[in-house]
Amino acid sequence: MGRERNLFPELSERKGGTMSTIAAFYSGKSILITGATGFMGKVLMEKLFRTSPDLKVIYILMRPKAGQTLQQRVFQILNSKLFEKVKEVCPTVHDKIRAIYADLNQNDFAISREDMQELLSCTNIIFHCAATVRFDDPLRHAVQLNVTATQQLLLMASQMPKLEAFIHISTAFSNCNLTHIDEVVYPCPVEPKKIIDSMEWLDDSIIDEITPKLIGDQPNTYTYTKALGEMVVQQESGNLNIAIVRPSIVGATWQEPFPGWVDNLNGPSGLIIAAGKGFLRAIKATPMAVADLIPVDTVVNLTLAVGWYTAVHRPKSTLVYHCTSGNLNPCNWGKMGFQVLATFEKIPFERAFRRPNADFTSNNFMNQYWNAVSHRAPAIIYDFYLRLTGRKPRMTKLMNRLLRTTSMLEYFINRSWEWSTYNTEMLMSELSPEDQRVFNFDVRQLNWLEYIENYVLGIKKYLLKEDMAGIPEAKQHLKRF
Ligand SMILES: CCCCCCCCCCCCCCCCCCCCCCCCCC(=O)SCCNC(=O)CCNC(=O)[C@H](O)C(C)(C)COP(=O)(O)OP(=O)(O)OC[C@H]1O[C@@H](n2cnc3c(N)ncnc32)[C@H](O)[C@@H]1OP(=O)(O)O
Ligand SMILES: NC(=O)C1=CN([C@@H]2O[C@H](COP(=O)(O)OP(=O)(O)OC[C@H]3O[C@@H](n4cnc5c(N)ncnc54)[C@H](OP(=O)(O)O)[C@@H]3O)[C@@H](O)[C@H]2O)C=CC1
Repeated sequence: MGRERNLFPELSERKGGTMSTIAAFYSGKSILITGATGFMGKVLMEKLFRTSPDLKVIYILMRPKAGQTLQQRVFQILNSKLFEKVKEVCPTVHDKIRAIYADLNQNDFAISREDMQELLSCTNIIFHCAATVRFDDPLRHAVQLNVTATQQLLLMASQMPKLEAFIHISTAFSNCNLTHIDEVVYPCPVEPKKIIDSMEWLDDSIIDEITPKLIGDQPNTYTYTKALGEMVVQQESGNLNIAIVRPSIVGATWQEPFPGWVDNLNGPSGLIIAAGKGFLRAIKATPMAVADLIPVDTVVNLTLAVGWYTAVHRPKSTLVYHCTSGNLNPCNWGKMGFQVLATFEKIPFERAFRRPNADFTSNNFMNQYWNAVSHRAPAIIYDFYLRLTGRKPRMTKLMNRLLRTTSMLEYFINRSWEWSTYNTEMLMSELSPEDQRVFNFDVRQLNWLEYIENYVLGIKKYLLKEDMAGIPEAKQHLKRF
């Protein structure tokens, strides 16, 4: 512990002699994170280590993946650019991560007896981030991860004598069938317990058949099961100190540890790539609808503040916190699309298929027209050219997949929602000025134009791994179209 140094005092603990109360709170704590290998989980771990380098341990429940062992996965995360600052601030970071084998799809998460014993006796705080975020997951799988696993984790939590807070990450869209959403858990028509039970004995074909009826006016199995997950949290909270954080569409980092970091294609990131590479040139979107994007570091700052507040102030009921941008600093899809295109002019992606363009239409007929003219026809022509030159055609297949993806996201880019943020604003007012700075989640300070530019740049650097030195050539390439 003695080796930890604070090389970034401006970012973490001290300024003008005042300590960050939140950073101090996590010192010496044993923290359990699910979903630590995911987009949000990594940023959460990074911030915890950077601001509270003398925390005791972070237990991460994880599974081997893509031929990598747990240790290899942890090694890869810690050696990524995201963790560069952490390794300076907390040189013992490797020793402070305890990767625990766990598969949240299994009974008792398949955790070994010894590991379970340690988790039960030592854990102080739980951040439950793991979920399936796919919109098209079969109901059985989505229920298993987003509902049953949450229930099992709560059961584990109830056996932890040292537990101070359980923070459940949900989504602002768990009630997207409503237009005005308050910071409360809304009841679902069918009890989560009944759904969990029925998944045990119904076979897959029947589940597929009844899925549309069960999800009702929810757009997909993801939002439906996240709503069920919240209900489970509320019903099974017992004597636990629980809070629910509901972020909207989580995007690249705004400021910390550096702007523009992103590592998956979810939300707008995949579409920005498709547009920048010239594949996606039109989309069914309502330009005036609010684009409720929220940077991942803002979500993490709020989550850590909620962890502290829940443990220290012990609110009597389960509080829900909306982590959204629309009511405090709105930006619409039209402005966002325009800024994304403006950034492509300055920082184009390499080897684009066509020149980036963006036709937003909320009209079904126009959308079909643009899909035929801007997407399917060029793909067919290109595949014809590939065939003529003795190569394997691939563009039509790629375009079909892309159009399937856009059709799944359409629901979210053609409507606006209003989320109340009383609890989030209350929490902000409870923070000391130092905490408001170190754990900033005041989205009013966000400059959208700057954020979107950094987002596009981040996609180019961290997702596409393109070199900035290639920009002149990429510009030349676009001029040819
Ligand atoms: C005027 C018009 C101009 C137009 C031009 C515009 C220009 C200007 C630019 C525009 C900027 C502004 C507009 C942006 C709008 C953003 C809307 C965001 C709404 C999000 C709302 C979120 C609300 C809820 C938030 C939450 O609470 S939760 C988090 C959100 N959850 C998700 O976002 C999961 C979604 N995804 C899936 O549900 C699955 O991905 C699935 C899609 C089923 C495919 O499924 P499948 O076909 O099976 O395939 P995959 O294996 O998944 O992928 C297969 C292949 O497609 C790739 N690919 C995966 N994804 C995406 C993706 N997105 N976009 C693109 N590609 C993707 C993957 O890399 C793989 O490529 P490959 O490896 O083959 O090369
Ligand atoms: N991204 C977004 O736009 C939004 C996300 N959210 C919520 O935030 C949370 C985090 O999302 P995000 O980080 O984006 O999601 P990711 O898909 O990036 O991460 C999901 C995490 O869950 C883990 N996980 C999935 N299945 C299992 C399993 N069977 N056993 C163990 N671990 C598993 C994954 O592990 P592995 O690496 O092994 O796959 C990964 O660490 C989720 O609860 C999501 O609902 C809410 C609003 C918006």
